[in-house]
Amino acid sequence: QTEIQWWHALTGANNDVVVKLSEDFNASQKDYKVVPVYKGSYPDTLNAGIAAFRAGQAPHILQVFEVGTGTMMSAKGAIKPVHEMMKEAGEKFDPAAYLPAISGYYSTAKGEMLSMPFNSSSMVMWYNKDAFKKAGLDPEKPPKTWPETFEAAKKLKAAGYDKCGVSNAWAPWANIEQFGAWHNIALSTKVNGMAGADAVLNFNKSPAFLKHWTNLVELQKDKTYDYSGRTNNGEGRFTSGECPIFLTSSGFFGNVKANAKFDWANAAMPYYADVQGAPQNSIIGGASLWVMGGKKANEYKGVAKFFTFLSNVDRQVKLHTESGYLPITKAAYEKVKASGFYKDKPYLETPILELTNKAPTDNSKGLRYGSLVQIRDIWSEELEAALNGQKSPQAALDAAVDRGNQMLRQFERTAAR
Ligand SMILES: O=P(O)(O)OC[C@H](O)CO
Repeated sequence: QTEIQWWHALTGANNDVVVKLSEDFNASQKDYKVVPVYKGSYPDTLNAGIAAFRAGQAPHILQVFEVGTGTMMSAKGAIKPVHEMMKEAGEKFDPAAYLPAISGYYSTAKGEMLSMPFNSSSMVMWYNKDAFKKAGLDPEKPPKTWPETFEAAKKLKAAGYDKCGVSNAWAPWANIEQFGAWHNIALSTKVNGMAGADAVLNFNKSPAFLKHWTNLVELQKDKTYDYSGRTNNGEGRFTSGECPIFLTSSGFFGNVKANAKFDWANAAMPYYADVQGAPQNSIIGGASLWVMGGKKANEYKGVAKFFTFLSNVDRQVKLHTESGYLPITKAAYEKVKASGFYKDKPYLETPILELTNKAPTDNSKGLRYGSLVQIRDIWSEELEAALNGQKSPQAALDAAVDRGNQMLRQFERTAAR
């Protein structure tokens, strides 16, 4: 039996899904054994994978969050392109079967899929319906715009939610990346990096960004908005009941279902109605599966068989309906829709409706920046400096862009070598 190592970053209910999928695959045949190993947060898992590759000990499959896509795509020898592996292994593989918002993110300009979509998400606004009732808000009419959201947060605060009216996980994902796409504002030149590594960040010039960051800074002062950190570590503030409005991944669903002791729902991300074209469409988050280079042919055959197993329609339907991650194939989405499932559980369709709200523009197709993991830390640092009152919102935006551009140029120089 050939062992296939799968390093991943999922915890709680989503970890259970990973373990179950591996067990089911292992029980379905005798030649290969998939061994899932939890390696910490998304950034930790990516770093562990890169370090292991350098030491000649990479796993076969590495789950990498969407933020690491630019870095992985440039790591030529370190990866085995998925389209190539599937072909060599003789596995049927049709890139057109996947939702375009997802396959496009992980494909080259020629349409070759480099990694395997797995747990794709988008960002949604989760809200506590019981808290809404307590604050005299209509739980069936969640706020649509940012001004409405801040008004609701003020009422929630007055009703006793005084530590946090509204918050979000993944600070840069919420307040830069999704914010740009949802408002049809470019983060940089070169189609947000998808049309070239020489992209130059420029979102500090956007009045909408300045308005949003200024609002967050103002509202942080009395905790109408309260910052919850750079990753998803702060998500527990929603399930505990502390923050009644919380923007984070649709893949938070399993956790909410298991842990929230109140009535809840979600809605689309808020927007500023005076920004032309808003809301545009959201972009994907979550992660894909990268196959590492330098493995034996029979090991790749096992990985290819496992990927075929994962793409199965019913398995995709299950993954989607249990985790809140997207159904990655068109067939799986159609099947869930036709079953009437979303009538009872509209919150699972929210991220798909956001992604497909309008045809993507150059500002809302996705992002592809090298070193984006490090750039996200810079962006978070600058937002934190503004929220702490150390910098004005404009100075923080300027520094986020300048320091981000330095990282991009550095990445470009190393990638060219
Ligand atoms: O919580 P996830 O897995 O949907 O990931 C959210 C963000 O995309 C991470 O970059």
